Amino acid sequence: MKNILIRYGELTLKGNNRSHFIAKLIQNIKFKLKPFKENVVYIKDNNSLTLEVADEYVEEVVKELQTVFGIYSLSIVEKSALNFEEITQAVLKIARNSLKKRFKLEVTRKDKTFPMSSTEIKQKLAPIVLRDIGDLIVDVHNPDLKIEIVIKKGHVDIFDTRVEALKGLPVGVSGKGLSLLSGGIDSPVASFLTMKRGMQVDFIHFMTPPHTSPEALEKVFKLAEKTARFNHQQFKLYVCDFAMLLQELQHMPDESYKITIMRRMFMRIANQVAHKINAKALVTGESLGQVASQTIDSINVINSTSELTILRPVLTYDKEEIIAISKFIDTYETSILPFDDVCSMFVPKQPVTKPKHWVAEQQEQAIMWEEILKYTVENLVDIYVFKDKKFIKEEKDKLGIK
Ligand SMILES: Nc1ncnc2c1ncn2[C@@H]1O[C@H](COP(=O)(O)OP(=O)(O)OP(=O)(O)O)[C@@H](O)[C@H]1O
Repeated sequence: MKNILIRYGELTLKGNNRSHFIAKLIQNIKFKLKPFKENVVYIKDNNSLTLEVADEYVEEVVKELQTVFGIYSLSIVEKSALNFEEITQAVLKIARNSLKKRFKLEVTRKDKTFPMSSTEIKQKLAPIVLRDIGDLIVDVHNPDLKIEIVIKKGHVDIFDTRVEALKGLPVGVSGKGLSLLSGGIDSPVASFLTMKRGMQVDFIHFMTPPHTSPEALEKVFKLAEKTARFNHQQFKLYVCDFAMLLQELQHMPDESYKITIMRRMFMRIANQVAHKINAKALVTGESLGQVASQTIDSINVINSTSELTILRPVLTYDKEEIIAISKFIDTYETSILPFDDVCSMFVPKQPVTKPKHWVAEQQEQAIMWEEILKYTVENLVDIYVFKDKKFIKEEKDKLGIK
């Protein structure tokens, strides 16, 4: 058995919400570690959580924990009772197992009733370690082996590494959002960043068969699955057949408004779905100025169709920054697969970069969108729930739309 110490980080600052946040985090960790259920024991402490894990699963468990928001850092720790002899044995065990040579001891006394001061512990312990392991030297300025001793109420934690984790807040503490997931690079990253602040995310995708291929849809399923590794519990993907509406958009007098109006329709549909599933915000991967349809004027004209707040977490990011995150969350290679999305296929030759509200409304008045949108929401949204590592299609009336 090994002990994995989980530090909560930012959670410790959250006053009254603290216990709720910690309970959510532990629930999310338990969900994530379900496959290891028989081999993990949970031990709660004031500011941290320790998992007792069977040796052979430690590596996999650490990897899983690194996908859970709300965890600040992790350490594999030796636990000792509150006495110098046991602390010494634990320190020696770590030092003997290490190949590193320049060492330093660091002592934190969270329990001030421990009879020795930090300096006393270090002064007494260092010579014992040096005597035991011949080629070790003390290097307090540039150590490659830093052994930390944290004296807590009831026990002592001893460890030599802190593994960085995702930080952020436990998914679920900020409610639920509905993320507009295209097949591109940006929207999975936007979904990930939304989850980082504790918002659970469901996804909606707009397809236009036969113009978009089954492979393009397959890609969206893959992206939802990969992004949702950071989500909590089950999530759903709503797939909306936008083809009828798209056909109607072809009748708009001003072609340059096509993308703007398409986005306005996306928002109207997403708002209705969000309302049914109790999502409190929409999420998009729009980035300011990245393409013609993502100017501030365009964003304003799109916003006015949405009752819900539209979160745009990558709005201020450069493309390189977005790509770096998409590589980190392992969606990049899927996003760049060459299957076209509805937007990229129907981009007008000269999309308007400074659309006006009144023109957008005039364009919409020239077509019969309201009835078609109602029909689309009621009949053309398929619901997929991700359960036991696969997508299962749900009955439509579960959404309560019909
Ligand atoms: N077919 C679609 N289904 C769902 N959402 C979409 C679709 N197309 C676009 N969106 C949403 O609108 C945002 C902007 O789309 P656009 O095609 O302009 O952007 P992008 O910068 O290439 O983003 P992405 O890389 O996410 O496709 C997307 O990030 C996504 O949130």
